Formats: sequence, structure tokens, C-alpha cells
Amino acid sequence: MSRFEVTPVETFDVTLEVPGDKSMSHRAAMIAGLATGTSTITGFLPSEDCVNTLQAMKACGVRCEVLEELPGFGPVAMRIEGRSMHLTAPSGSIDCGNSGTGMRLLAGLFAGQDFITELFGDESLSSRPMGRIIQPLAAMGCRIEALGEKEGSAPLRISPAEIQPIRYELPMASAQVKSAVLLAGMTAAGTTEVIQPAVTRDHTERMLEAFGVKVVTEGLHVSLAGGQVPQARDFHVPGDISSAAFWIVAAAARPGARLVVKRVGLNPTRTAILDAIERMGATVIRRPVEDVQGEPFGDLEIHGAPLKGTDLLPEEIPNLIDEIPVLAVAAALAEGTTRIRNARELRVKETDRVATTVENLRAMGGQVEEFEDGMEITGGAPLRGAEMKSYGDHRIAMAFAVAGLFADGPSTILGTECVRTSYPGFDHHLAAVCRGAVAESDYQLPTRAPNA
Ligand SMILES: O=C(O)C1=C[C@@H](OP(=O)(O)O)[C@@H](O)[C@H](O)C1
Ligand SMILES: C=C(OP(=O)(O)O)C(=O)O
Repeated sequence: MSRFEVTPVETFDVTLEVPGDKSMSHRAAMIAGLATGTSTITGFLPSEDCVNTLQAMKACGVRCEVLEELPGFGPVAMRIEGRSMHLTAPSGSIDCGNSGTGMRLLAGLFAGQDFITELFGDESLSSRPMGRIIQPLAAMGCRIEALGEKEGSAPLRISPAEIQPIRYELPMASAQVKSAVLLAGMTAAGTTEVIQPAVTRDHTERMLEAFGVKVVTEGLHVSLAGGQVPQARDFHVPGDISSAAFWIVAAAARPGARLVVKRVGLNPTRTAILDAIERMGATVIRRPVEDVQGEPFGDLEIHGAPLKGTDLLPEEIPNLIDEIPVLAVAAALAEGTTRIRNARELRVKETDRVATTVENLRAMGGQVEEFEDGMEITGGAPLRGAEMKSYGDHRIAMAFAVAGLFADGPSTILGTECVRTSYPGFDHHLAAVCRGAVAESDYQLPTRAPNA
């Protein structure tokens, strides 16, 4: 089992670039694979989750020529020859690994194809709720069965059927469910409409638009007419703000520290972490670069300060959902109380992230009260160095590696292989932050082999 050994760090001045955005990389592989023509995708996240999605598309006849690879991980640049919406039957079941995004979006994408597909995942994914996509997809005419032991769980089998458009009110604020319905709606005869209870990440809508598909967004309503075929284009995936979040918190909570993150995605449905950390007292300087492909991106500069607690707003929750474990670490380091409520969705991620975050915070001596829909953290007391588990959850592993930077002694995080699902090179960046600086050559980590 691999582990992170973390020692406390005084201060640091670091400039780095994080690997490509996970949400966008999944969608780039899918939409380029459905398009007419050949797309060149760069900045692709070569993590297990996204490589599994790319493999799924390849298994269904999509040709992919790798142009650049991160050795030991996967492709970061590739040419994808799309199949004009007509995929071919895979020769076996499709492995989605640990990825909820991969499985749920692929289920929508396969709904209108004329062959049988089976999607399976690891133990964690097999226990996550799939009823949330089965229900709307079945209402669209999709023949989808949950074959798992637990009701409504993976593996999923999708058989050929004619897909009808739907007007669907999402019961939860989930971009994955919204995207599954929209992708299925691409093959429907008529207009599919999804109504969200709150704004969720809009990468599917933006990427479809970038590939020439008309998507109409009016407030919380999103709709698209079926029968449109995406047109190939080149697409560069910016850095993942959810990966940058670990260093953003590390810098924000350390007075005197400075962090620059280059070329990171700044889509407003993903930047609530910046608003929260600013309210807590850190300085956040946004340097947006022109948005050329429908996704805003730019550089960020963070200056640390003594933090104070904050209340996360209900509408912020979907826009920082994956950052909550590391934000909870920031809360434990801040004076006063931080309230994280309306976050029930955390309980159905790779782990029950309310429980695993609370468990590890308590192991470090943090003061935290658990609620069904979140937690309240009273911070300010020093954290203790501790041995903690990742519980097989990449965000938990990385969040508590960051906590270890602030402890009164060394910490160990056990079971860190899971970090490969979203952040190749995290260990390399962690070592650089522990050294207090990153060399110029480290900027290129996402597209090159770690050289340390
Ligand atoms: O659409 C996406 O790419 C994602 C949506 C979120 O999940 P939900 O849609 O289930 O909230 C998020 O937690 C996940 O990491 C990625
Ligand atoms: C929840 C996550 O991903 P997914 O749902 O795709 O497994 C995540 O990356 O934190």
C-alpha cells in the first residue's frame, strides 16, 4: 500500500500548473468521439478516471492517435477521429473504474446507440447510486438495467431502444445526471429539457456548444434539440481547479505564503472555493486569460492570512462540492466556526465524505460536529500529526496530506494509490511545497514525466 509521509512546512512561495480538468477531459473524449471529423485534444488529464473513459470510446470504434503521453499514466495530447454519433459495439464490458462521472455520462451516451453495453466499476463505484440516472433515462425510453447486488447499483446494462425527448426536473443538483440526460437527448427526436434545482457545473453545455451543438441555457433550464451532430475541433483542457484547491488551501491558511497557479480553469460554476477562501481572509488575485473555446481560464495568485470561519451558502455547495474535504481542513485552521450544510451529496461520492472527513479531522484533534447533511467545524486549535487512512478516496488522501503540512509533527496518509484517479504528479507537487519552492521546470509536470 502506498502512503504519503508529510512533514509540517513553515512557509512557501510556489508557482505551479496542475494537470488538466477531470470533468472537461471526460467530456472531451466523449464529445470528440461522437463528432464528425478529427479533433486534437491537448491538456487531457491522464488520470485513471479519464483514461477509462477514453478506453470506453476506443472500445466502441473511436480511433485515437496519442501525440504526447505522461509516462506511467496516460495520454495528454491526442487526435480523436469521431464517429458522427454512430459508435460500434464493444467486444466486452466497459470498465469505468472509480469514476461516477465516467459511468453516468457514458450511460447517457450509450442510451441511443444500437448495441448492448455493460458498464462496471470498482467496489466504490458499485456502491454509488445509479437510480438517479436510471430513472430519467428509462423515462426517455432507454432500456437500462442495474445488475448490482444493491438496488440501483452498477454494473449497468443498456440495450438498444428509441430515445424520446424529456422535460426533466433534477431531484438533486447533479451535473452528472444533467449531462447523462442531455447526452441521451442528442439522439432523441425532439427537444430535451433539464431543470436544475441550483446551478451545477456546465461543462457539458459549453463543450457541446464549442463542438457546434446548439444548447439553450436560460437560468436553471437547459435544453437541446436531438439530431445535432458535434463537429470536430481542437480543444485545450485547462488545469483542474479541484486539483489546484489543495495548494490554494495550503497557501491561504499560511500567513506569508504565496502561490501562483498557471492556466487553471476559472469556469464560474467551479470557482466557489475562491469565494469561500476569500471570505475566510486570504487574498485571491484572478488573472483571467481570454476565453477562446467557451471555457474561461487564467492564472491565480493566493496570499495566505490568518483565516476566520465562514458559512458556505446553499447555492455554493454544488460549485465546490469536490473541494469540501480540503475546505474542511482550512476550516480547522481558521478561528471560529465554519458551517458546511446542505451537502448531503457528499455522502455518495467515492466515500461518504462527511464521515471520512470528520474521522480524519478528529484524528488530528480537530473539533467537528457531524450532521446528516454536512458538518460544523470550530477551528483555531493546532492540529496533531497523525496516521490517517484515505479510505480509497483520492480527495480524502490529498486533503489530509495538506492538513499534515500544518500539524505539530509528521503525519502519514495510508492508501494513496487512489490519487491516480484524478491527480497524476500530486506527490511531486507535495514534495515541492514541502521544500518551499517549485523549480521552473516543474510547471510542465502535467505533460512530462516527473523529473524529481
Ligand atoms: O459532472 C462532473 O464532471 C462532476 C460532477 C460532480 O458530481 P455530481 O454531478 O454527482 O454532483 C462532481 O462531484 C464530480 O467530481 C464531477
Ligand atoms: C466525486 C468525484 O468524482 P466522480 O463522481 O466522477 O467519481 C471527485 O472527483 O471528487
